[in-house]
Amino acid sequence: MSRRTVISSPGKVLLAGGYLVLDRRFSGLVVATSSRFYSCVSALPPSNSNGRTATISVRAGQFPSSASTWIYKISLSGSELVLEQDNEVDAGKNKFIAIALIKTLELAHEKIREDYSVHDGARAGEELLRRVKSGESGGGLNVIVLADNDFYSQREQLAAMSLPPRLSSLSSLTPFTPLPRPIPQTNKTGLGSSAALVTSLVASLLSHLSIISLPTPDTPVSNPTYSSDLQLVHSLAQYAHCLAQGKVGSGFDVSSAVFGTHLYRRFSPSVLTPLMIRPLSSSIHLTSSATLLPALDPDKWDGSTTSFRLPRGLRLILADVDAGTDTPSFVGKVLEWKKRDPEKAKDLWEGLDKANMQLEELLSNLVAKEAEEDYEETLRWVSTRRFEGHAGSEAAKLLIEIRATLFVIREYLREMSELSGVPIEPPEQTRLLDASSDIPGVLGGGVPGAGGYDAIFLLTVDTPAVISAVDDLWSTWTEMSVCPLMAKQSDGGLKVERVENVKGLEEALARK
Ligand SMILES: Nc1ncnc2c1ncn2[C@@H]1O[C@H](COP(=O)(O)OP(=O)(O)O)[C@@H](O)[C@H]1O
Ligand SMILES: C[C@@](O)(CCOP(=O)(O)OP(=O)(O)O)CC(=O)O
Repeated sequence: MSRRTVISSPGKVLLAGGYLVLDRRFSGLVVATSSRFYSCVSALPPSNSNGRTATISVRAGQFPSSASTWIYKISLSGSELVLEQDNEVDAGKNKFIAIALIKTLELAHEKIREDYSVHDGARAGEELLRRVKSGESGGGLNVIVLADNDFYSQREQLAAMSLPPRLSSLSSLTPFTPLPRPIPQTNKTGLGSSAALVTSLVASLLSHLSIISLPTPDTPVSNPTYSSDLQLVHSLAQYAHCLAQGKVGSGFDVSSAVFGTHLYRRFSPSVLTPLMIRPLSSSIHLTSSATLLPALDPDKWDGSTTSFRLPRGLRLILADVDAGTDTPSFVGKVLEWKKRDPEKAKDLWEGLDKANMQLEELLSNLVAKEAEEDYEETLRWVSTRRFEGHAGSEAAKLLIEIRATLFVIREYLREMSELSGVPIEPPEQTRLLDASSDIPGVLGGGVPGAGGYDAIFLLTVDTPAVISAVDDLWSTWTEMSVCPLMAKQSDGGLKVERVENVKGLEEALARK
């Protein structure tokens, strides 16, 4: 079989720092999930097209094939390399894919020019085309992207198998379960499908074309040897994602897709502004001077990722909530309120930030206690009793404070909801979170990211009894339909995969 490059990126949950993280003065706690998005690149069979064209086909493997395969033709003509979609009538556009492709090719071209001293831009274009074709006669690249089931609502698939929307049911689903409708008609769960798609796609292409070198599957990507290539993947993915979204968001989703769980401080939007104002083009001028590499230079990126993880023995549980309410984008409205009432907003954001940073500090302090003798016992204590009573140890005190801080954060978010008129933690979610937080062993929870009706997270002690108590409550909740996700927290970011190590991946790649 021909060479195959498979790279995955995790999904994300913004545990704390929604809205605030848009402002560089504040940070957000972003936790990567065990559920991942996979991008697999291999060669297309040789074609008898002329030597100056190639094809890149990208297929979303779990969706109906003809509506979810985007086929692009690359052609070299004079001093231009042009990317055109061949099947727009059948598949429509996929902005995230088209933009990720053209920007990856543009960067690859600049890198070939720089690294291989092929100063002649046209010759570098030929070298790029040769790599896309995997030699002189190859047809191009075949990319299959697949997301773990958690990225999309599985309610219908469970119902079709007569299974209730419970944690225990989710493991009965085939990995990468085929979904009946094209992507725009499929409900997402909020793990950040577009960021994980763009990140894994960009990384797998750059790696397959030998523009960057990522480690072999068993070496951690966090190894410093790979740091500059990872930074490049990060800035390119941020850029492509912003272009496709049509705006520069905070970027925590792309950052966690690359670096995994961390404390995130955003980059200045001005880093990307010069690139964002260029008219979007589907062709690359091969002889113009390089513009992407200088702008994507890690030295220009002033964001930061500070290492952080959830303590051992705790678990993040997520649920996809279907309240029958469409959550529109809240960001604009919250920012409008902030402008209207700057004094109040400033106080609130500073108070909320203090609580968010306290949560980070408490969790990190608990991580520091993991090796202590009574750590496990304390977790057991918390999972069998309620939180009232005495704190027996330092770890117990921390757990109690973590719980209190989660409640404080929610209070601030509810105040922000009231003042801004945006349902960040609407009353329906308050009732669900309060009832969930009342289960022994549940430290607390909240609405992730921008909030709304769509999702909640809980932080619990990780024992089967606690998890099944949560599962019981959610499956009998009547006010809204609550469906748990399989995902747990996971520290890792971008990962080079061995197909045989990912359950069901080989089978999913083989499906048509
Ligand atoms: N499995 C997939 N394959 C191809 N494209 C996908 C896939 N999942 C998501 N996308 C792209 O991402 C877009 C959704 O992005 P967005 O609305 O920002 O959601 P999210 O918050 O999940 O990132 C889709 O319209 C599609 O272009
Ligand atoms: C408001 C925000 O700070 C957080 C939004 O977080 P979500 O996790 O809700 O994100 P989506 O994937 O876009 O739905 C905006 C931002 O940081 O860009």
